[in-house]
Amino acid sequence: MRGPAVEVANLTATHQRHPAVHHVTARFEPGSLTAIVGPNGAGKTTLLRSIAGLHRIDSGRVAISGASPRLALLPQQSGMDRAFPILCLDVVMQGMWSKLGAFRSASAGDRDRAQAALEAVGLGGFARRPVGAMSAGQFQRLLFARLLVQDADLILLDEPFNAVDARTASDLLGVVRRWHGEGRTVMAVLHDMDLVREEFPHCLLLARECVASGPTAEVLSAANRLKARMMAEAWDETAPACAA
Ligand SMILES: Nc1ncnc2c1ncn2[C@@H]1O[C@H](COP(=O)(O)OP(=O)(O)OP(=O)(O)O)[C@@H](O)[C@H]1O
Repeated sequence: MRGPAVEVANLTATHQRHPAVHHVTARFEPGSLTAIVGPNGAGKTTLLRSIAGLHRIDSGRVAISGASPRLALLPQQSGMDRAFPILCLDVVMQGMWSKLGAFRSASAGDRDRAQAALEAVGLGGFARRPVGAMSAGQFQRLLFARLLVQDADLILLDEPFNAVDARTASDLLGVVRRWHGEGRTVMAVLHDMDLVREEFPHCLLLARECVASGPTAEVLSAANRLKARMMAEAWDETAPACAA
């Protein structure tokens, strides 16, 4: 497998007409593993959702190479409803909807695949457990199991290791490494700079605008990080979107 290249060209995306991502240009190579970093409010989630086609682009464009690349997004946990009464196995099976379509019901093989994904993230005994009865870390493992069955070429992760303990983070990082080894294109929004330096070969540093992108060690220089912080602090939250 070789994941797609992703090209972001002069992208501006707004919330209530105020720019959250401002004239960002970046390229993500096929099969690359990239961390998207920057201060709070730097536009990281908005960029990820724009790439996923879930946030309207005001100007510029996102181009994903390949005929019909499969894309999967792990949203931030804080934005998810866990009160919905659904069993863990059924959450994993949601990841198969594009293969099953609206009319085919799941086969025994599909259920076996979902069960195998649960086992791969250490939740082998959780198939019949309601999601409301899971801890935050277990729920994150469950969302990774759903990503596994999605079998996507392009995987977008929004703070995948947030609110999980070291053991869970390490297990889930193993899944990310596996995706990278399989040649999928992976991007992850992260705040842990040590983790980024150790595990992510490429990095995009955002402060609404692109501060730097490329090899992680170069991008995370002290000068670039200071620049990102100053740009974020100087940003006018009420600035209107400029003419494209
Ligand atoms: N639903 C929304 N409505 C209005 N403004 C929003 C909304 N979501 C985000 N914003 C604003 O857009 C800007 C960028 O937000 P975004 O969530 O993309 O940043 P982030 O870098 O992911 O932040 P964090 O690190 O805090 O998660 C912020 O100023 C934020 O307040």
